[in-house]
Amino acid sequence: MLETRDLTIRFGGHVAVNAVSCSFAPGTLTAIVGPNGAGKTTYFNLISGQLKASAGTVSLDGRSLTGMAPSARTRAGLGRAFQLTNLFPHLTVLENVRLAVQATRDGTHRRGLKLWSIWSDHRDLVARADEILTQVALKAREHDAVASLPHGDQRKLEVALLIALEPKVFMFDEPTAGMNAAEAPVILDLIRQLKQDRSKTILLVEHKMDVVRELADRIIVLHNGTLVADGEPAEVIASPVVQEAYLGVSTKEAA
Ligand SMILES: Nc1ncnc2c1ncn2[C@@H]1O[C@H](COP(=O)(O)OP(=O)(O)OP(=O)(O)O)[C@@H](O)[C@H]1O
Repeated sequence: MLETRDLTIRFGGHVAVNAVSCSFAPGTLTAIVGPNGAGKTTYFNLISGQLKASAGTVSLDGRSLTGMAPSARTRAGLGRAFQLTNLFPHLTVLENVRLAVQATRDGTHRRGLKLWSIWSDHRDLVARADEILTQVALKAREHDAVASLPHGDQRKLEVALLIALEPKVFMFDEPTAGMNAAEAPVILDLIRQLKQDRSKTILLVEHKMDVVRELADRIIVLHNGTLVADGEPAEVIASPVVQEAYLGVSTKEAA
């Protein structure tokens, strides 16, 4: 269970996230919605550790993550899909995914300097990387340099890297932003697949209400940094606070 308690951040006099307390259970996809500037990305940044909270706590399975660096939170099981800034752009797609698989297994699978075990580890890593590339429909691109990938394939690779890390929690911030009509369904399919694994917790920041309606088991609404609604999608979407605070500003997307 991922939990935030009174999570708060102030920028100068502005409270961007205001005492948000919420729990996210395994087997649940929660969509976080709200108008532009509501604090959704900032809330994500506080959970993943990109921003330091002014007050409040974050914990995963009872273990406090508050104060931990983002990398330590990743090791603890928080996985966030990021733009490809932390990739090796001149290595191939396969090599990048293999390195992510290796990073996850290092420490648990280290078996000393035995040539056979190094070789068989390498074979296992490549096999797992291969499996993930098939899952995200990137197998055809495995030998391409990451820097040469079109935008949609880069976003798929982000998901591939996330899967390689085997997190307990998957965090997606507008995963289909900037994608064309052919690319977006691939990412949404991947999220649907991840949902099948009932041990995973999925958080999704998403503006497109049709996507939210289809994927979310639960919706929470942020408005001016405050949690203003939380519940079943149909109920939350129909609530006056959402109609007014959110759908009112993006009726086109909600239609
Ligand atoms: N580093 C920062 N310094 C100062 N203010 C910030 C910073 N990051 C975010 N903010 C402010 O915090 C508020 C919340 O921003 P945030 O990006 O989290 O909103 P959002 O709900 O994700 O919006 P959008 O839907 O447009 O992505 C905004 O008023 C924003 O200007």
